Amino acid sequence: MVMQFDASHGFLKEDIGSYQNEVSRIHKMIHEKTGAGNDFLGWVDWPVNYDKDEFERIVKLAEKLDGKFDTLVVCGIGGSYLGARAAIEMINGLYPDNGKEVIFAGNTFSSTYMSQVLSHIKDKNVVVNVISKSGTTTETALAFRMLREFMDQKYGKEGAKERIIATTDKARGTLKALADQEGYESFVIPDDIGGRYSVITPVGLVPMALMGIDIRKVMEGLLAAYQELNTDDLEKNPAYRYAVARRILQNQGYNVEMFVTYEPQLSMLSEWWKQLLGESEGKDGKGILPDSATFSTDLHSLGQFIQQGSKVLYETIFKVEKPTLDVTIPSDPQNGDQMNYLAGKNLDWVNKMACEGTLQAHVESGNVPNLIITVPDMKEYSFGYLCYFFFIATAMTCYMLDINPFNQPGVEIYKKNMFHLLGKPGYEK
Ligand SMILES: O=P(O)(O)OC[C@H]1O[C@](O)(CO)[C@@H](O)[C@@H]1O
Repeated sequence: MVMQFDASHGFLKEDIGSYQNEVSRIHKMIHEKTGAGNDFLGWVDWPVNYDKDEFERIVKLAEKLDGKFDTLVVCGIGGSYLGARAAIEMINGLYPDNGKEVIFAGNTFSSTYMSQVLSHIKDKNVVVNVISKSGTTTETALAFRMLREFMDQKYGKEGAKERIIATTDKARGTLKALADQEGYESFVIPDDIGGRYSVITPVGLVPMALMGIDIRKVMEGLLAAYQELNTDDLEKNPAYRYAVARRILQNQGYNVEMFVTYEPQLSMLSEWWKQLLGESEGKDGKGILPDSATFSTDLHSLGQFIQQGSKVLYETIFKVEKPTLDVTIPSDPQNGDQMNYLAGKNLDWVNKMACEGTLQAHVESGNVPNLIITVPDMKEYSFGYLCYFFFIATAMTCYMLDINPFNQPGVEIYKKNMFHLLGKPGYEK
């Protein structure tokens, strides 16, 4: 089993195994596609059913553009943004040495941010990947309008055409129409895969491939998870055990889950996880609030609350066995900082000791339940695997609450109010 789940520090008052019948029923429902939102279950068999021709087209495009740009601007929001960023940061690290920078736009209305992006890329060699399933999301559409103008001015219409890639619906939406009209290379977001489940489609794969990530390995990891986690047997399925543990903890009154990582390059993975769980589960007045922290950094800010504050939360530690890089602590003959007791040790060992010490502090003296999910490393295969792990866990945990995991009706309300204030035609009332 590539990923492990450990609930031994979870203070669970119910036995996970006692949920076996319910889990078996829901597992069947997911695979036979009979539950609520069943027209958005395209991700379930995607590891084997994905469009192989399109996949090869992504690989070829990345090969063609390799060395021909130094800055990739990914323009998208929510599920059309977070997964790609999570993958790129997790796999490449935050300061990779590959001569390529990735910048994200279309995920905010901040005028300062957008102005700085446009000025930052002025003298760069730029490629833009615009991503929107609906093709109508305002943040993305506005940023793309500005980026298009920038690209047309910098490279001319013909030149820009070679440098703009659109990922959108196969037939509907204004972005599709625009891409066809301008002749941009386009990739398809399948109808039956919603935004927050779409990182394993061209939505995530195109930016990953452009940033030098081996997307074949991502798909291998995804397939391994599909094979290993395709069982309703709770003893054999760590993703389902995690899903059940969440429900048990909420039954015990814990309404906040803090997703904890010990690597700054995983902070965007936490953001992706937050959308996945939050948008899937938070409806009908139900659900656990997904929150996150990066330790040990946040132990110096949030640590106090977790240790001794009100008992509203449990932690899920996302533990990485092997860091991508390690560094040995040097010896200093002066020892002015009195750090020589750690000389010769690796920094990752210190990180692991911090994790162990914190677990003990939060569990034993803080009485905070801790669940632990372990992943072998932060490479492509593990990323592909963890996507499926969290998708299947999300579907299970939501169906256990009788929630449709695949819609997001609440998000539309702010949009309607904003459209009215912006004077968008059709929203006058
Ligand atoms: O890909 P789109 O259609 O631009 O949507 C982006 C995001 O916006 C949402 O629809 C919420 O508004 C998310 O569910 C989605 O991931």
